[in-house]
Amino acid sequence: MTLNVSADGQIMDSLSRTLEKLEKDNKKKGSVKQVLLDGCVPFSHQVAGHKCGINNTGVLQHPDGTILKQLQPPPRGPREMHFYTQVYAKDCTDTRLLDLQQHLPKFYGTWAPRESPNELYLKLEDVTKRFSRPCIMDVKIGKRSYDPFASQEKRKEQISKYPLMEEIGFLLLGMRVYQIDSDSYITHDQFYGRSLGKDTIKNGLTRFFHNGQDLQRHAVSLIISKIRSILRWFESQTQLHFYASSLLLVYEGSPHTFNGWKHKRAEKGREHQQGEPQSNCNKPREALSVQGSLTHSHPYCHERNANGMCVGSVEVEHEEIGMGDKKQFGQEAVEVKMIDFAHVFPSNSPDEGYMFGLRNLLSTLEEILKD
Ligand SMILES: Nc1ncnc2c1ncn2[C@@H]1O[C@H](COP(=O)(O)OP(=O)(O)OP(=O)(O)O)[C@@H](O)[C@H]1O
Ligand SMILES: O=P(O)(O)O[C@@H]1[C@H](O)[C@H](O)[C@@H](OP(=O)(O)O)[C@H](OP(=O)(O)O)[C@H]1O
Repeated sequence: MTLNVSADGQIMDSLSRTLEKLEKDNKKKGSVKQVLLDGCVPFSHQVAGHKCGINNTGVLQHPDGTILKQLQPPPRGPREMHFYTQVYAKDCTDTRLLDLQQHLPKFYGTWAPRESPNELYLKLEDVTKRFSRPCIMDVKIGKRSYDPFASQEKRKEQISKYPLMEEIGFLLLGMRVYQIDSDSYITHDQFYGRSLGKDTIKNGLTRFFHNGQDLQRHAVSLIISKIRSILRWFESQTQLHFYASSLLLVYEGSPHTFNGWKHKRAEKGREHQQGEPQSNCNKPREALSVQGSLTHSHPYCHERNANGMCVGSVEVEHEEIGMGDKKQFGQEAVEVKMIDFAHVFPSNSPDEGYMFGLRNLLSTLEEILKD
């Protein structure tokens, strides 16, 4: 269990006793989950990137269902925060940026633990949330995974990780795929992605769409159409360049649901057996009872500390995601969002590197459909 030390010893004592009790209760139930401050837990659907560890926080899940990405050290963290703030600015009139919002997770401002207000996180929509058995893949896009200001050392390091980036234009950083027969997930990390060359990249991508029985062709074609829409946005803009940024691809792995929302309703109240893959609801019930119920109304920070930083729970728009009557049938079975914006820079030319990656990814996916 991770606890941040606070000046207020009394609150921390009482919090730490509560957390100890939660941990004991969890152990009794046989499902031990790391509960962090404010009821946050490590996000169980993270497939790549900095993970929870001794020096890293990794991505967290807030009890209200959003995710928290800790701000990376400058200049990367502030750059990512600036990017989200710019795209989601309330008074934004730039139609290109407004158009971009549909391709990004929703941004709910910054967040900081009550007990540690200087630790800053980006509070984001969990793109996997509405899915019952989310199959998830993180694909780094672009010819280069370092930015124009990177040192020689950084360039060398990034190139050596995947020398084919320049030629292929994308890299599979991680994936997890639901397997019907075993009712479990198989995972592949970035080392699998790095092992793929020009002749094998298609097979690597195909794995993401295979549930052990069939190739999920429907998911491939829906994902293609979402990526095409992102490509159209890039073709229409010259103001931003993205380096070392990713696409997060998600589709529904459960064969028993037409859309995750309905399925989750049906599953409400059902406890998960040990060893069973979690449906996408890793909120610790106990933590929720400590945190109390959360308010939902507006996607921006409402509680700020003296430095103007957002603290405590941020109010979040609560919407019924994926309702069939609001979206075209089938579209909600997949999601494609751009993530990881630590290296986004202003520009005055098309982002050829990113578009090269998107086009190659699209043509590889189209090849899969032809087979
Ligand atoms: N909005 C989101 N919804 C769901 N999952 C997300 C979201 N954002 C990030 N993730 C998960 O967290 C992982 C890491 O995210 P991200 O790439 O932003 O982190 P990072 O630590 O900056 O990565 P890197 O080390 O590659 O720079 C992703 O692979 C994905 O699994
Ligand atoms: O994939 P790996 O092997 O874990 O390596 C990380 C990956 O290349 C990230 O893209 C990079 O962050 P940036 O793209 O922001 O540079 C990070 O740099 P870091 O170690 O400096 O955080 C690397 O550690």
